Amino acid sequence: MTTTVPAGTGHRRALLAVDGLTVRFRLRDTVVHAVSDLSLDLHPGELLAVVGESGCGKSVLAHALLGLLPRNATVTGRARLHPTAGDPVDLIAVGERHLARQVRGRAVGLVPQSPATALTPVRTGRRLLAETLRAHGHPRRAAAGAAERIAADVGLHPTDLDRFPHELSGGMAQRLATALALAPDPPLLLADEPTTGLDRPLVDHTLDLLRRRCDTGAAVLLITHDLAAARRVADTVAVMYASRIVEHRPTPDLFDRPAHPYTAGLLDALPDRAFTPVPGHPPMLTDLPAGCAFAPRCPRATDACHTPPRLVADGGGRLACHHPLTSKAPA
Ligand SMILES: Nc1ncnc2c1ncn2[C@@H]1O[C@H](COP(=O)(O)OP(=O)(O)OP(=O)(O)O)[C@@H](O)[C@H]1O
Repeated sequence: MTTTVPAGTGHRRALLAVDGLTVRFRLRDTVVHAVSDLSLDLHPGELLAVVGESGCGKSVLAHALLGLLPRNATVTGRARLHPTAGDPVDLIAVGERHLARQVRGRAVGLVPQSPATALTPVRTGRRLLAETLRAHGHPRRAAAGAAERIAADVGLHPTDLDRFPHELSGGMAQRLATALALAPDPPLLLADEPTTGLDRPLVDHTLDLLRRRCDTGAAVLLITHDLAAARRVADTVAVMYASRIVEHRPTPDLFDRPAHPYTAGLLDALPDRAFTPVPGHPPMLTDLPAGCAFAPRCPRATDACHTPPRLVADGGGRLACHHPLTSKAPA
């Protein structure tokens, strides 16, 4: 199945085509439904923001694409990566050896959510960056200069590179992790909350850096809680709720005319809008309702919502809702 391409992203072949991705974690006496039947296409030059409340499955999505989930995870579905040269590869089926040699870092970069734990503790930032660059073909001499340039790009001072990860503040570690992911110049970057711990100017600086990657042909999947960040740089926004995408459309449409009541709720929570949180709490992913998972919190829910809504084409995007805000209020 090919997902609808939200208008504004062009109709070129997708760099990444995710189809029916499902992730379950087996625990001793229960199962966590972390990602459910998730489909999306990401095109060269596109910045897709994935937003949603904490625990809805955003990071698990990124980790599933890179084969980084623990052994209690079961992953099904497909995620085809179409490199510019060579045959497409299904990231879910391809196996650890290929992921380690050809994909992670090289074809798909990851800015991890917790850089402090992801950075090798016994090497300085300079050494980490130089090693990464050399592993991706930079000659030793050129690597030193390139490391300083990339560090400057993310807002690190050259002297910051001489520190070990434990000597860096959270924000500095975040920037170093971003620099390490950008260094091999991957055509696809998964950035999981890349602005955590940064002050506003550095947030904007990092977002603009990601945007520029897309403007030169890369694709970025930006995982963020920060809707203002998504609005600033994303071409399209996918809203996740309780393991599923519930709405996905071009950024201006999503912010100006949200169709899913949950999207509208997230927007109403913004300080420059109603500043009212979405009432209630998301369901446990171990105990999802049979129908629409948002129904218990939704002002428009009716009996129809006992049936799970399918994610279908809607305007220039995709929507999973029986009673969208763009239709008449249910009786
Ligand atoms: N190894 C694991 N075993 C069991 N459950 C897990 C595991 N890893 C993640 N989960 C669960 O999967 C769900 C999705 O987690 P995920 O980290 O993707 O959320 P998220 O949307 O990225 O949240 P946040 O924004 O807080 O990072 C959560 O309920 C989480 O507890």
